[in-house]
Amino acid sequence: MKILVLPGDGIGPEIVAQAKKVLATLQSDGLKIELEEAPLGGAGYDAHGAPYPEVTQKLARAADAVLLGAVGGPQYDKLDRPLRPERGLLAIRKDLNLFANLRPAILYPELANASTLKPEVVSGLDILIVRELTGDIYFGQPRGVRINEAGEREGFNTMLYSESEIRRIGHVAFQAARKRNKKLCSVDKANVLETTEFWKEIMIDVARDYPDVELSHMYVDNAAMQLVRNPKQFDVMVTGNIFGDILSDEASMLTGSIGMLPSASLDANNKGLYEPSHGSAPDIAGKDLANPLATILSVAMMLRYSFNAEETATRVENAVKAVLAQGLRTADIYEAGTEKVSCSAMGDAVVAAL
Ligand SMILES: NC(=O)c1ccc[n+]([C@@H]2O[C@H](COP(=O)([O-])OP(=O)(O)OC[C@H]3O[C@@H](n4cnc5c(N)ncnc54)[C@H](O)[C@@H]3O)[C@@H](O)[C@H]2O)c1
Ligand SMILES: CC(C)[C@H](C(=O)O)[C@@H](O)C(=O)O
Ligand SMILES: [Mg+2]
Repeated sequence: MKILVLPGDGIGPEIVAQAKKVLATLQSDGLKIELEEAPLGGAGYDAHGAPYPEVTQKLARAADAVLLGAVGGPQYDKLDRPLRPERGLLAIRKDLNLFANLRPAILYPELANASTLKPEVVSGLDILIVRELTGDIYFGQPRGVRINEAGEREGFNTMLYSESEIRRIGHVAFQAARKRNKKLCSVDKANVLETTEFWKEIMIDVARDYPDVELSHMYVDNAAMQLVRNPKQFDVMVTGNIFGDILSDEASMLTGSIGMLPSASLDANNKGLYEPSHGSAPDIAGKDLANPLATILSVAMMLRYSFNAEETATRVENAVKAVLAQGLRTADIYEAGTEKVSCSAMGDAVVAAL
């Protein structure tokens, strides 16, 4: 199995280095993998003048799975839009047709006090956000800044979903719900936006193939509120690209830190890109402070979805649980009575627990 590693920018190389230690351990235990590395995002721009350089494209298309750190940073914010790191991330998602983004928000019992919610509201939390990743206002045309009829400048984007795009993410979500607790909540803004009213109509139609799954609908503003009021009412949530981006960051805080939230972005054949849900955290980059667990848990998702190696995936997840049980915490999840460790020490501890 060929894995393409894209460290990216900011804390990306630091957290990916810990995930690579985990992969090296699994490799020495017999997992057949080959690693290659390439630049994406700001690193792509610095090395080749493009956020998704051709050399990265070639390797990404040939790989069985991709592991990404994060992209972006303030030094790139003044570049023309097409050259910015975030465009590299959107480009690789689109290029590899990674339309299904799975973001599980799980509260490990040891982190009950790190959550922003009261322990009794979040204990046992295990929800899965299924975010559509290659459509919506992120990709809809037209977009840009123009002069309107009144001679004033205006910015505009287009929220767009085709029926087939909604259907295929609907099937992914229903199938995930079927494997879990058979409850799916589709999040929309059908009271205002035609695109999402259409989304709701198609979800209801897809539901006819899954009579065993209970489908509910919620407006996104209410869903944002319900996630912090009573998150355990949800099991699987399915939503579009922009709402899923926002709701998954919100859900991450229920688990203690965005540094705990992994993700898998899959195509129709489970080829995937695996990355933590967070960004390049420029405020802590280069200081060995970042939490590498979301990235390591993304490796577990890679083993599960792209390599069909369920046992090895569970082994990695158990190693993460073990270091938490030992009381080791990076700064973002630290609390009195636990031991504060660096990013690299956390990686070493996971390897030791493996
Ligand atoms: N998938 C990605 O590559 C991705 C995702 C989100 C944002 N970004 C980019 O990252 C840059 C910074 O964005 P932002 O500040 O809005 O979001 P961010 O997720 O990078 O950081 C938000 C906050 O969370 C903290 N944080 C994030 N990851 C952490 C970790 N692993 N351990 C400890 N703390 C962590 C940061 O220190 C910061 O305080 C921007 O350029 C943005 O476009 C990239
Ligand atoms: C960096 C950005 C393009 C990206 C997104 O909006 O999808 C990020 O926020 C994420 O959640 O992966
Ligand atoms: Mg995001």
